[in-house]
Amino acid sequence: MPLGDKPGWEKSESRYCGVEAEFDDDIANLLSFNLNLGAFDFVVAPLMNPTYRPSLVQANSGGTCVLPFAGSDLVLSPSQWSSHVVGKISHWIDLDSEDETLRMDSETTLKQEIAWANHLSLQACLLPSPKSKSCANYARCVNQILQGLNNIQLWLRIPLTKIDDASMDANSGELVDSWEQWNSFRILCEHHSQLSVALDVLSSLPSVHSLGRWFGESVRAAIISTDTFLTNARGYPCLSKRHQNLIWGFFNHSIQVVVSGTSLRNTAAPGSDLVTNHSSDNVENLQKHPLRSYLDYIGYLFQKMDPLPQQERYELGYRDFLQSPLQPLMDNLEAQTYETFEKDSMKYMQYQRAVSKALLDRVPNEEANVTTVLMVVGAGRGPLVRASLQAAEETGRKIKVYAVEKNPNAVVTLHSLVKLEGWEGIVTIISCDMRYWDAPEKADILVSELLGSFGDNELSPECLDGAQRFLKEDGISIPSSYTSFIQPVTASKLYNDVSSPFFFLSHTLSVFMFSARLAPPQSVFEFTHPNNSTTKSNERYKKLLFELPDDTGSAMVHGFAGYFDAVLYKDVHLGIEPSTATPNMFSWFAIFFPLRTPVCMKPGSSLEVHFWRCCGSSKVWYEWCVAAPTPGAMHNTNGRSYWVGL
Ligand SMILES: C[S@@+](CC[C@H](N)C(=O)[O-])C[C@H]1O[C@@H](n2cnc3c(N)ncnc32)[C@H](O)[C@@H]1O
Repeated sequence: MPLGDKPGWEKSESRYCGVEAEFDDDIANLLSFNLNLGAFDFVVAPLMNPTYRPSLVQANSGGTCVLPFAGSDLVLSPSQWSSHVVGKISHWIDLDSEDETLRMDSETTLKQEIAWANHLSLQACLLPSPKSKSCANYARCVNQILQGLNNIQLWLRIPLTKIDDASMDANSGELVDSWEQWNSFRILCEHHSQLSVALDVLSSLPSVHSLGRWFGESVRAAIISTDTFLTNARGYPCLSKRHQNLIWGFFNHSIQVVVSGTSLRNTAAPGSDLVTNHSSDNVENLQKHPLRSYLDYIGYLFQKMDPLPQQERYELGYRDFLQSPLQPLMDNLEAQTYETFEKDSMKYMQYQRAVSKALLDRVPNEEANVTTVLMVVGAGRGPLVRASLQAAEETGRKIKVYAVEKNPNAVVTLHSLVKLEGWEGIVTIISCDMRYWDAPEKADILVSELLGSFGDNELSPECLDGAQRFLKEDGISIPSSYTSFIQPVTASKLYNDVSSPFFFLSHTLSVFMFSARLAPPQSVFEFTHPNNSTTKSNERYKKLLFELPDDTGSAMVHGFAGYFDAVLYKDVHLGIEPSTATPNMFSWFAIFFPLRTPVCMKPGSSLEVHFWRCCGSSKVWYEWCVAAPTPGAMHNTNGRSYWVGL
């Protein structure tokens, strides 16, 4: 039973909770016990007897025949196997052991078990953690298996250890950051999309920054040991605040929770903690599964999560989709796109506030009957015209509006709006590209919204430079400036899913559900309007240095998330840069600048990044590269993958 359908949560957003079980040769009973009595959604269970060793079987049989190593596939229905069982690969396997027999047995067993899981159409198998820092043979073997696998996912079990007291490698005696172990393994497996992580959550947690790295990784499950739980005043299991936040993070990232271990408390029904064996005789004596109170607590945490705010509910439909960025200058936007913009009331409220302030500054009370010429350039279907008229009404100022729009289809709507809203005599519609319009008079205020996720990437600078001819010398531009920002991110799930990073280059990443932000954003390019600089060049170049917080450990950078912040007028701003983002605004998602080859950053190293804004006669584009810690290729040379047409 899913953890609960809550008002505010989409049905697809329900979360599932599994339980880790020991080997039982009666898997039908094991499943019924955990699903029916325990109310868990799935079981992570060994598929083979843990005492099985291929070498022993061969020795005992004279090396001629291989005895059955697992039960029959008929004991469960195909849908039970695929929906309710995750295969747990024998924990004893050690493919990098010095002991050759163990190593060979391990390889045979791993291949047999996964072939069996494949035969059963299981959705996933849990691979045991690598036994030592060096795991090349294990990875080689898994990589071989991955090449011939159907749809099954392989979850590599990785302990969520602190770096400072990270597990000591048994062979080398070195400290192992478990993220590095995962990183080596997935690199050896060529970032295969069917290889992901199952995190073992322990009672002590790494730092927030170190934990944050995992949210950019392809983590499918979080295994929470009963040892991790505390006991509340009433004797029930509960988790520390940090663990609670972590579980909410997992829920938010669609990571399934698995409870593991034995009941450590006297919280179940009388007699239940004596239960180590769940044969049907005992079932009758029990009212509760020994881990039921742990599941109830996980369900309670799910229920306690705040319902999604309206903005996030809207964003759900766009999570981790890659979309081509708009080309509003070169192309004509469609009605549906305008409609989406127009629902974003927060954006227009900010514009209305900015226009009100500008009108009050420009026209003192004693001159309130003087008419201000306001031009909305790139008027679309009119929302900024409406916001400007409302600002005039609110401030008691008189305005005359020109609505300039180059999309002939949107102009049709503008004309009908004039009639519908009674704007005749106040609003003049101009069907023209602002760069070429011969205006009959100059504007006091120029209002525009030509901003992309990265601020200038929809060519606002080029359009407004063209429109500046008809702005009075002392005229006001709303926005008055905008700045782009980038920050390095781990986005491994997306990187894996969209196997070609070249695909990234021409696409915007919607919502960053599966990314981890590794360092605070830094500003890249700024544009100011009116543009009074003497050079008037819109080309830009910026070198940036990012440092990872000390307690992060190593991390993989897959690219850069890009944002903008715009000053509309004085203190009224609009933007998506996370630390100052305008709340409840959904017109823009972050843009993603990928790296063809991800860069691994070691603790203490810094990331040197170079960004260029390049302008040609018919297009504008960005180029970028990483120069340190290791120099990488130049991206998007001459705008070959992503450019915006003038
Ligand atoms: C991002 S939309 C904003 C539309 C509307 N102002 C709103 O907020 O919903 C930008 C609009 O500017 C128009 N546009 C872009 N460049 C233009 C140009 N050079 N001249 C006139 N209109 C332009 C586009 O056709 C589009 O309708």
